[in-house]
Amino acid sequence: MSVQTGETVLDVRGLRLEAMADNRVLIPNLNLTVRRGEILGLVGQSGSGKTLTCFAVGGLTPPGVRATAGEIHLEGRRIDNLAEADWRAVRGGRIGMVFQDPLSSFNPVKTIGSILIESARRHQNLDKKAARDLAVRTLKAMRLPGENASVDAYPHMLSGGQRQRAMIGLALINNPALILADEPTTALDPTIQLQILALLRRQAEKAAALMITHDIAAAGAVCDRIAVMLEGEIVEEGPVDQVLYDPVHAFTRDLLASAHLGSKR
Ligand SMILES: Nc1ncnc2c1ncn2[C@@H]1O[C@H](COP(=O)(O)OP(=O)(O)OP(=O)(O)O)[C@@H](O)[C@H]1O
Repeated sequence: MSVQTGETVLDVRGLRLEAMADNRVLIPNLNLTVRRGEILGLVGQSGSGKTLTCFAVGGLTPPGVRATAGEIHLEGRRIDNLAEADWRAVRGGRIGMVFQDPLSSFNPVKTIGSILIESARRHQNLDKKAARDLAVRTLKAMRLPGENASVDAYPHMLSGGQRQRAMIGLALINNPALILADEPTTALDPTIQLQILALLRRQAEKAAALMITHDIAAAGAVCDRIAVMLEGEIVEEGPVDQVLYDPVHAFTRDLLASAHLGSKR
């Protein structure tokens, strides 16, 4: 199904997640939408449920956690009840994922290019040559160095920022409808963080993005809307300016104060 500009790409309705061991409710009732061209920042303290939300959307709910209510729709199609085989077509295809630590996410014995090529071949049914050309073009767009944009480099040969750009390339190579980014800049130094956020911002014009961060300042720099999570619930949500400069929830004000971004009022 083709997506028009501004169309809802991700729609999470009434998602409830529980710990299986003790039936503890981790996420009671989560509702969120992300439209094409939009980045929604999910912010909150450690343990507030950001990563669980992101993993559930990506079909990677961890062992020991189960969804007991709700639905997740991607491009108008229900995805939370897909079989694992169908998930493999969605993940890496319609959903691209960027994690915090690209060194542990990339297989160290494979070149960056071979990882991208494998993904492009699987999801787009390309032959080797076409997939390699696409990998080089994608890595070039991510500004990876060298004539072939580091396609033959191993992960350890790149800097942290370059590896993260390569991972964004991997997330994007199949033109996903949705980018899930979980703390994509936390492991990087501040100047590199801005480059990576700018890159994500550019790419999000073609897709919708959900960016998880504990850093409300980073969310303010790159997102269109911010949702603030506290103990598994979204306690405040709105356009960036409203959340940063006119927050209604005391917890949001605390987050802003600890990031030295006190509201204007
Ligand atoms: N596999 C699991 N089994 C049981 N409980 C879990 C599991 N994974 C996470 N939890 C619990 O779910 C809650 C939310 O965790 P989550 O990792 O989503 O938080 P977070 O906001 O992403 O934090 P961080 O910023 O530290 O990653 C926590 O109370 C955590 O202990």
